Amino acid sequence: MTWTAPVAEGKLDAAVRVPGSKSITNRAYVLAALSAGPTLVRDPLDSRDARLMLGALDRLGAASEQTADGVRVQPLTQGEGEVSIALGNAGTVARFTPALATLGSRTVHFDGDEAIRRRPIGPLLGALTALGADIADGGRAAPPFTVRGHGGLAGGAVEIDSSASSQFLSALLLAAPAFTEGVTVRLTGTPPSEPHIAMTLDMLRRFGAAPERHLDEFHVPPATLALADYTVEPDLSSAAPFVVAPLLTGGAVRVEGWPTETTQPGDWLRSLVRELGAEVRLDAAGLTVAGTGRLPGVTLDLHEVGELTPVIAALLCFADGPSVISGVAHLRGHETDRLAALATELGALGGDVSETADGLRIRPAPLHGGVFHTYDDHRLVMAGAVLGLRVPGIEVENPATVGKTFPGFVEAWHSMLAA
Ligand SMILES: O=C(O)C1=C[C@@H](OP(=O)(O)O)[C@@H](O)[C@H](O)C1
Ligand SMILES: C=C(OP(=O)(O)O)C(=O)O
Repeated sequence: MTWTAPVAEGKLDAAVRVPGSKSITNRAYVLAALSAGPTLVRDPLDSRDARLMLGALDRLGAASEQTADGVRVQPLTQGEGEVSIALGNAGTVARFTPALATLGSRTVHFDGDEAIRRRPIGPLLGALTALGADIADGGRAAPPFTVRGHGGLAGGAVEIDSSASSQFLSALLLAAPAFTEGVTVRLTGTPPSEPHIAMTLDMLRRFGAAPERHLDEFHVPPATLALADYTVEPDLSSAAPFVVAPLLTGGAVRVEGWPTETTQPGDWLRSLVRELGAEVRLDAAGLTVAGTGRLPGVTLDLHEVGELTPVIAALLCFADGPSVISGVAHLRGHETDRLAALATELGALGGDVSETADGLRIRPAPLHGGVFHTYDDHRLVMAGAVLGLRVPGIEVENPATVGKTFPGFVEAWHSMLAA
């Protein structure tokens, strides 16, 4: 099944809403399950990754129910016997839930899509093992693996190389308050996605933990977590294609509910589009971006905001000068090898895009229609939509895979163009 990405017939003038943040929703669910009492998570994302997280927590004894206002999550239980957790291709589920399995008394098998079996997890399993976890196949570089819970974990001091994914570090920090001695983590490599680490620390504090950071060392003392009510922000990374759209079409798009303060990496889009010549206004109505339809080439280090790369790479195919994206070697271990996928797919449509050791080089070249393969990667669907604004006949393969984080994306995209 393919979707013909619609061409913009004129300047845009639209207001859009995007669903809740995947990263915040899945952290809120984890912290809720670690809390002493139930937590109501308001405005959560409802998508494949969020459902996989609720499914995983359910296997670990943390029941949840949909209410009129959101999702209420109960605390984890000890349990016993064997359970299996389905990871799909969700990095947050694969990295955040193994530490939770050490707290109960179940044997927990973890496995998921073919793609997650290629995504790195070795340093995290190694660190958990060093902290006392019993992990069969603990030396494995990727799922599947099995955690045997023995009713809790001592915790303590550990080193980790989190350069392949910031989620390894976030996983240790999120579970740390539940370990008898808490955790002291020292980093031996520089993690990407620094805003996601700040998000982890911020949300731990909101749930009552007291994490501390000194450069590359983190300390989280044991704590009893509790938060009755938590409201999730809109997903600013899912907003990316809408934010950049007016730069290609002219006119303006407003993303409603854009937070004035946030740890989300997508907030950086405000300074990016301003640098690219757009007018940007953030007020109570949301974030409004007005573009001219013209775009300069640019040199960008996306190490801190790697998940925005597919949409930004699609955008820069229309720049009137060359662009370089660097700092994102770790994208080879994302949903797919995103650097290879982007170079191949943009190239197949006429783009002049080549891979570098840690990013992409993009030179101006006229694009033409054709099939845009998406490799089961939600953000490639979003990238294909951006290309379609200017290029007739972009056939986006398997658009439903966008449901990993944004099930209503195609409808929202058509509404933006119809407004
Ligand atoms: O902690 C999180 O919620 C995330 C961290 C980042 O992972 P990496 O550091 O592996 O890129 C990001 O790309 C991913 O989409 C979500
Ligand atoms: C890298 C991503 O997802 P995950 O949470 O599966 O790591 C992403 O959403 O771009």
